Amino acid sequence: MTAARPTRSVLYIPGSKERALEKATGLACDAIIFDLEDAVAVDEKVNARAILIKALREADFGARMRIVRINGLDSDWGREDALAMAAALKDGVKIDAVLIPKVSTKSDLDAVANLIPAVPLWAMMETALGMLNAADIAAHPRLEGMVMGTNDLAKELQCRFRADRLPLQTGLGLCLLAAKAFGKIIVDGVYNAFKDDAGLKAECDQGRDMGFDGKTLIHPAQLDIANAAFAPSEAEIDLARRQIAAFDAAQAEGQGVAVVDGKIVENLHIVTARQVLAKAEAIAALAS
Ligand SMILES: CC(C)(COP(=O)(O)OP(=O)(O)OC[C@H]1O[C@@H](n2cnc3c(N)ncnc32)[C@H](O)[C@@H]1OP(=O)(O)O)[C@@H](O)C(=O)NCCC(=O)NCCSC(=O)C[C@H](O)C(=O)O
Ligand SMILES: [Mg+2]
Repeated sequence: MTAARPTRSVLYIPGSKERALEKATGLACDAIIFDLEDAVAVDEKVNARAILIKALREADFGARMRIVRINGLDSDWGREDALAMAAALKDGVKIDAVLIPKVSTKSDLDAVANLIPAVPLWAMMETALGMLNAADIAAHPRLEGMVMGTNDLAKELQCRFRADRLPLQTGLGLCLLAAKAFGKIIVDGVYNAFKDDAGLKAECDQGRDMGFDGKTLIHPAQLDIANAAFAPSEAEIDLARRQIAAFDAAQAEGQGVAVVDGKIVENLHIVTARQVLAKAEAIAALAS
């Protein structure tokens, strides 16, 4: 639980889809990735950039984090996307982060950082080289968050899609370790079968169990499942409160260890318990 700001549900919206952009102002997502990359057809690329900047300038996206995914600088549109975001920011348009696709080395971040001053950068982690360089990427001073790109990663690995995501576990684990080591946000990849609620729930639960801060999503129907999976449950909140109370009582009696539900509670568990409560409070604040 790295993030003070909840990132349970991170919804991709194609920058070219005006209806979806409009709809997003009322959706229960913690963050939006406004996409100029793979969700936008080649013929729509330039148009999408203009539609998106207009929406970011005019629409009220509330507390939702606004993340813009630009095209790669090695494409025909990436440099113009980056310069357009820099100009929009200078003009007062609110953008919380710029997401760079297919980050393989820290120099991929430097190149965008040089074009767009003073906005946090996020990295799509979706190449084999990116997995191997995850620690270097996570350590970049402008980097705030990582997003797993499990479709591109699977394509590059030539692996099969499996419900347990076994072929992807090495990459997921390397990126998680890197993000946690450097205190960065990390959100899991998308679940493509957007009408399969049970499959999505299982994948969200796996991601939450592993330590991801949230999941990227492609359809509004996926929001509730991700929001529930990445929020502390009532049982977790109750346990955290009881652990803190029991530990405080133990300390008052000069003890360093308490026992709750037959399990020891030490100061390190109290750190986790406080994080659980802080996250629950941050989620409650979003809802109010
Ligand atoms: C998958 C979709 C193409 C389905 O679209 P559609 O057929 O329009 O769905 P619905 O008719 O069920 O839509 C119902 C209403 O919801 C709105 N809608 C749909 N999707 C979104 C969305 N993402 N955000 C906001 N609103 C959305 C529709 O406009 C309908 O509204 P209404 O008119 O009021 O009824 C579509 O969902 C879609 O395009 N999804 C996003 C796809 C995308 O962004 N892909 C790129 C990201 S995935 C990726 O690249 C990950 C990574 O890089 C990797 O490598 O893994
Ligand atoms: Mg991708």
